[in-house]
Amino acid sequence: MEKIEAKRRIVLVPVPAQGHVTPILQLGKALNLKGFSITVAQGQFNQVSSSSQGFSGFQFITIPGSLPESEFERLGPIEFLLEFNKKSQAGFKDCISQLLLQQGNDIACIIYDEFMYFCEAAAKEFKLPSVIFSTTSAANQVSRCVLSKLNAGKFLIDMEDHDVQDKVVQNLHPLRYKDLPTSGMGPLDRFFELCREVVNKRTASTIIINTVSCLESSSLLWLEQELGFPMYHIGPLHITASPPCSLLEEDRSCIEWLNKQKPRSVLYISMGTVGHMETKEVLEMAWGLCNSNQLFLWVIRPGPILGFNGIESLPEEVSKMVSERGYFVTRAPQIEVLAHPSVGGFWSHCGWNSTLESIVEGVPMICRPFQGEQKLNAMYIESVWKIGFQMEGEVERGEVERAVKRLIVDEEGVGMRGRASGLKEKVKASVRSGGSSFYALNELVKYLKTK
Ligand SMILES: O=c1ccn([C@@H]2O[C@H](COP(=O)(O)OP(=O)(O)O[C@H]3O[C@H](CO)[C@@H](O)[C@H](O)[C@H]3O)[C@@H](O)[C@H]2O)c(=O)[nH]1
Repeated sequence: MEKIEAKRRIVLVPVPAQGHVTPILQLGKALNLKGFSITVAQGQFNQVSSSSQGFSGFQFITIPGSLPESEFERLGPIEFLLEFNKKSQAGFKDCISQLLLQQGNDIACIIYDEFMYFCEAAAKEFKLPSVIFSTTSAANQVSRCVLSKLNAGKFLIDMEDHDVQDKVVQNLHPLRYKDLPTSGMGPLDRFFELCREVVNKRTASTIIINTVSCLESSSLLWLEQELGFPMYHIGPLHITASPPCSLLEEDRSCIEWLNKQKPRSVLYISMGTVGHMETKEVLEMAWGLCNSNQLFLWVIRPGPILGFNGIESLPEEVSKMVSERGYFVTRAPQIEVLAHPSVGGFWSHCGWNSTLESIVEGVPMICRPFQGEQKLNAMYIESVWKIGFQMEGEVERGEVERAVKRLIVDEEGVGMRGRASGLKEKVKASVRSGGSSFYALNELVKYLKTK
């Protein structure tokens, strides 16, 4: 462990959602291993506590006045985030003022998730350095910069023209207008407003991003030119520092099931932690999977968000048929599953964490994005890295059967797996001594020590 004279404290502020909490805590762990003390200021739900394995030395505090989970369900993600920022500002200032008293003013920096921009008011008031942390790809940052300059009404009209949809955004090859992550985000004017808030860096001095330069060098270059300062691309954080921080209990029985299967014979299916699927789609998937005759491990989260109440609500004939070839869990230890030799492919919604986790294990993908930047990630998987393909349109059993065979059985899948293995080696090299992410993390530590 690298020593610094006094353990200076870093305050981390995550978005209260698994896909955001996981990487910011991994960042916390990486900085803790470099000698910093960590305080995590959280909203009222999806909280991690110091009793969680791997975080015993961390301090966890709750931001008073932030919105409860029921408001997420009521408002939807965009309005929730806009409102969360308004409601949390005063409570966060109180937290920081108390921390400064407790810590004898020894706070090196506030590092906040890019969506938690309310933190800037406290940083400014108490003259503390602040740094933004991005849990998504550099290509998504680029897209947001583009969207923040557009007018929502005009964009909608322009996008009715197919030529505009297919047009490459100026100087931003391969990004086309239709790749800009706008789908499933609710009314566009409100989403564009959120983009403008997120793109506005206020007094933050730099950005840390959970990506790797070998995956997205041109987007990173473009961003650094646009922002006028270098960024710290230190990903994938789950290999740099990977404490378990699942907000839900994982079902490890699936590993025993995987142990009994042949190498690369199983398709792992998981739609992340916020995806939305209708019962009809789940049924078509189930039929298609059975007809493909391939094995699968399927994460099905029960609950109203899915609009589907778990495997018990499948008709008996279907559930009997799928249980012969498949294994179901409500939560898998995903990183371990992807690393398992029996796993031959990943059917994913293409959240950025899942995308990185799959690349690191060299697992090719069937992409079924739901919303926002997942579509952009899927475009990179299919067209830039060529390690998977998208399943577009309605989910239909014939299409599902073809897609599964294409990935697990056909020569085309073998090619994708080969390219995924190549990418895996490059990405893993980036976090080893001499690699780009290894270097960036050390530079970040040096930078934070000067604060
Ligand atoms: O059974 C499961 C299911 C998920 N996970 C983990 O949960 C995380 C899921 O993250 P991600 O793949 O990014 O999906 P979301 O939770 O949907 O992520 C949200 O946050 C991401 C990062 O900002 C965005 O890229 C997504 O679009 C957004 O939906 C990953 O680390 C998975 O390993 C498990 O461990 N077990």
